[in-house]
Amino acid sequence: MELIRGLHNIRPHHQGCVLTIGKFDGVHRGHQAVLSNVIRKAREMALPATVMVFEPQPEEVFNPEHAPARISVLRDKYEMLRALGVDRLLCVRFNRQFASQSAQSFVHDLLVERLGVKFLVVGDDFRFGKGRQGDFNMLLEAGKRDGFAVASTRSFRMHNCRISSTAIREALDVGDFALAEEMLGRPFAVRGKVVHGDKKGRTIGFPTANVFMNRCNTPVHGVFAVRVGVNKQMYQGVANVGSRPTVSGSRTLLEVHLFDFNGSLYGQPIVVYPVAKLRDEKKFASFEALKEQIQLDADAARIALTI
Ligand SMILES: Cc1cc2nc3c(=O)[nH]c(=O)nc-3n(C[C@H](O)[C@H](O)[C@H](O)COP(=O)(O)O)c2cc1C
Ligand SMILES: Nc1ncnc2c1ncn2[C@@H]1O[C@H](COP(=O)(O)OP(=O)(O)O)[C@@H](O)[C@H]1O
Repeated sequence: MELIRGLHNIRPHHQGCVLTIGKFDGVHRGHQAVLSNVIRKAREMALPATVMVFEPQPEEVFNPEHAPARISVLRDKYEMLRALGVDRLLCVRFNRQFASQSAQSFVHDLLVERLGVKFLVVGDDFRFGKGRQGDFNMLLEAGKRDGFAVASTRSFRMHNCRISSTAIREALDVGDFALAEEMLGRPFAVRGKVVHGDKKGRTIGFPTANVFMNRCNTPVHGVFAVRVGVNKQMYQGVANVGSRPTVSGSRTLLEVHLFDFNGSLYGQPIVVYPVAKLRDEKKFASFEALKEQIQLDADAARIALTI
C-alpha cells in the first residue's frame, strides 16, 4: 500500500481512483464492510482503492479538549488498511486553512482535478468544506457534472446495534472487551515501545514496562488484567493506564508488569491486550499502600486471566 503524506505529495500519476473518505478510527467491522466494497469496485474498474483520512482528526483541531480518544493511531490504521487490500492511503494534514476551503473547491480542485475520482463512497451524513456546507446531494450533483459516481454506505449492524467508533469507545470505557472485540473484528490492543521511567517499580518488586500513550488520549483508563505480546511470545500481566497521582506523575502512561518474566524490555515494541478491568486508578496515601494494592491487583489479574 502506498502512503501519500500530505496533499503536496499527490503526483499526476495518482489521477484516477475509487475513493472513500473518513476517519476509520478503529477500522471496525462497519469500516471493513465499506472498505471491501471500495476494493471490489476498484478491482472491477481497474483503479487503485484509495482511502482519504485527515490527520489530526477535525475535532482534535477544533475542539481538542473534547476530542474523542483514538481507538487506533495512524500507524495501526495504516497496517489494517494495508492488510485489507487498500492500495493507497492519502493522509491529509488537517488544519484551519484546509478546513476553510469551500465545499466546491474541495470537490473540484482536490477530488476531480488532482485525484481524478471515478467512484466515491461516503456515508450519507458526510459533510465537508467551509462551514460543513458540502453534503451528499452536492456530491451527487458534482458527480453528474464531472463524471464520477457516488455511493453511500449503510450502517453495519450487529445484534441490532449500529457498529460505530463511539459504541466501541463506550464498550472500552466500561471494560467490556468482549463486546469491543466483536465490533472491531479483532481484540483491542495498545501498542508502543518500552521507555525508561523512574526505576521505582523494581524497588517494590513490581518492575513495570512503560509505554507513552499517544496524545495523552486513550479509550481505556485504570487497572487491567492483560495479555502482552513481546517478541512473538505471549505473557500475562497486570497493567495501569493513567497519570500515577500517587507519585505525582503527569502525562498518561501505560505501565505493565509481566508475570513470570525477568529481563530487559527497554526499546522493545510490545502489544498489550486488556482482558478485564480491575479498578480505576487512584491516589494512595503512601507508596507502601500502593505497593500493597498492586499485589492485590496482581492476584486478581491472575484469577481473571484463568477464567
Ligand atoms: C497494577 C498497577 C496498578 C497501579 N495503580 C496505580 C494507582 O492506582 N495509582 C497510582 O498513582 N499509580 C498506580 N500505578 C503506577 C505506579 O505508581 C508505578 O508503577 C510506580 O510508580 C513505578 O513507576 P516506574 O515504572 O516509573 O518506576 C499502578 C501500577 C501498576 C503496575
Ligand atoms: N516482569 C517484568 N515486567 C515488566 N518489566 C520488567 C519485568 N522484568 C524486568 N523488567 C524490566 O524492568 C523495567 C521496569 O523496571 P522499573 O523499575 O519499573 O523501571 P522503569 O521506571 O524504567 O520502568 C522494564 O522496562 C523492563 O525492561
